[in-house]
Amino acid sequence: MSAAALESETTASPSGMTAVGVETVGMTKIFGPLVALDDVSIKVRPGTLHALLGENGAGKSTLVKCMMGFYQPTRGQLMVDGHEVSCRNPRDAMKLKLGMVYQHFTLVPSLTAAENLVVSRTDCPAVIDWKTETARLEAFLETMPFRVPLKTPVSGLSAGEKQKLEILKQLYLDRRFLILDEPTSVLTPGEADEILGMLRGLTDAGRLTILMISHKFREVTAYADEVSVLRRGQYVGGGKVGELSVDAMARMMIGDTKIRERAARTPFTDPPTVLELTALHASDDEGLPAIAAIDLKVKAGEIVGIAGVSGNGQSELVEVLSGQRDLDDGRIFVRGEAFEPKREAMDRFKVFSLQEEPLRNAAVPRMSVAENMAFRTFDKPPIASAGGFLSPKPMKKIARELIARYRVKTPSPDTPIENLSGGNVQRAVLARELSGDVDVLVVANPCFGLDFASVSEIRTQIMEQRNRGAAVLLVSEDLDEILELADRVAVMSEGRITYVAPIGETDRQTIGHAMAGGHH
Ligand SMILES: Nc1ncnc2c1ncn2[C@@H]1O[C@H](COP(=O)(O)OP(=O)(O)OP(=O)(O)O)[C@@H](O)[C@H]1O
Repeated sequence: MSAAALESETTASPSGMTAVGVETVGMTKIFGPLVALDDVSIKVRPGTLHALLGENGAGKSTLVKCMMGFYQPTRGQLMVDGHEVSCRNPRDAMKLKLGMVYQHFTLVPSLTAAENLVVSRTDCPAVIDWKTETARLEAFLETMPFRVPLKTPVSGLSAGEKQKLEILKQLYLDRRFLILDEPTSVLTPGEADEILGMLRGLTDAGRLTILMISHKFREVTAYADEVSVLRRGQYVGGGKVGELSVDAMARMMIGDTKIRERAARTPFTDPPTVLELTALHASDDEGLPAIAAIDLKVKAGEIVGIAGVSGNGQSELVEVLSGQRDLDDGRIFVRGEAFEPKREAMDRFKVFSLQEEPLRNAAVPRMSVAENMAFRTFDKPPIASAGGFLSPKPMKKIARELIARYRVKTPSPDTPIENLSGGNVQRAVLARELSGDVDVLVVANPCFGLDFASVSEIRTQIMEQRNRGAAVLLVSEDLDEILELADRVAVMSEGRITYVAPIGETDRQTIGHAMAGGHH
């Protein structure tokens, strides 16, 4: 059936149920030698919240991209409300009332919420009559279970408000089936519960169907009706959430892969200070103060967790320490010696850092996995040959070892790193940064977007570096991660460190209070 014919049929649904049901039948996608999706059939019933689970690289994004017309499946069909449809591009998906909310926000920061909604319409007039449009928007919001401030520029909204606006936008565009890619990854636990509760309200009311990619079992068990699990491109099981234990879902995801025991924390007596930050000041991209008067010491064998609501100077601090942002004032010392974060000094002082969004910030997308893994070492033997050229054989040998040790899923070391799934890019870059002899390790949200087995593996690796005596600065928006790994916590608020405490002498409420600006 054509998208247009089905469009009129779904709008005319007489039952009051406006949600759309979607099914994939034998969906298969082959990239060169790799079968990324192998004969996957899943059924998302109208008016349900359906979770899609799977390890990094299992094929979740490939499946939803095939459903949304971003990819043409090699084989297989898409069914909408029981009819076979052809969805050749995102525009077809739109006509079928299928929409998608991405992990990273797609709103225009300088426009207000209202402007973002209106300009997102395909029938947006060239000259906008704001009076009429605002009245229409208000009427639309009346029918919604939640609101966002319409007149504030999006840059001034919190992460939770932005996520709500992304969802509102889809509903405003009359989407009846929404794919959400890890919708709560940038939200606080409170915001996550609020948004999932509200989505569940919309599905229960029959207004919307949701397919949600998630790595969080807690959210799946609390909010999803049904679940489908993918492993290595295949459908391996699923069913009603109420009839499946977390253990059963985890086993479906990883098969018989063994998860390593978490490393225990080695105690140190009177360790020396390794990293010292004194009165650091730096500005953001607009030249406004981003971090101010940061004083902090990190000892050998210590993990200091930097907690805070995102946007309080954490990313600028990591950029400063990685040599990607200039200091306006202040000094950094490593083992008592002045340290300037340039490549040569980072090598000499054994300082390693991992920023967020590694594909953008820490990798060259078109270069191979092996080349990307060799970045830190390409000018040293055995990779550098006598003539100064990269020597492919040792480079690939080292890459193969790292790929095996860090379980990076890639068809080969020669695959461009941009073809890997998000979680596997993260692992490849971490493998590079963690494989050296590390004195100082700076990591920002290292487990963002990783499946539970990888989270466990990466946290173990970070703990092992600490136990070997590295000073670790762990910037994380995930308070559970900080509570699990850190020896001390420091809270950043408005560019300053406003609260510091040993982890055993504080708790979630106190840290949360400081994150909200309670300690000065
Ligand atoms: N454009 C592409 N070209 C080649 N291979 C690709 C491409 N896109 C994805 N793949 C491969 O397909 C497989 C499935 O990747 P996909 O992104 O669907 O996984 P995922 O389950 O969404 O993982 P994650 O949780 O890490 O996002 C991976 O092995 C990936 O490397």
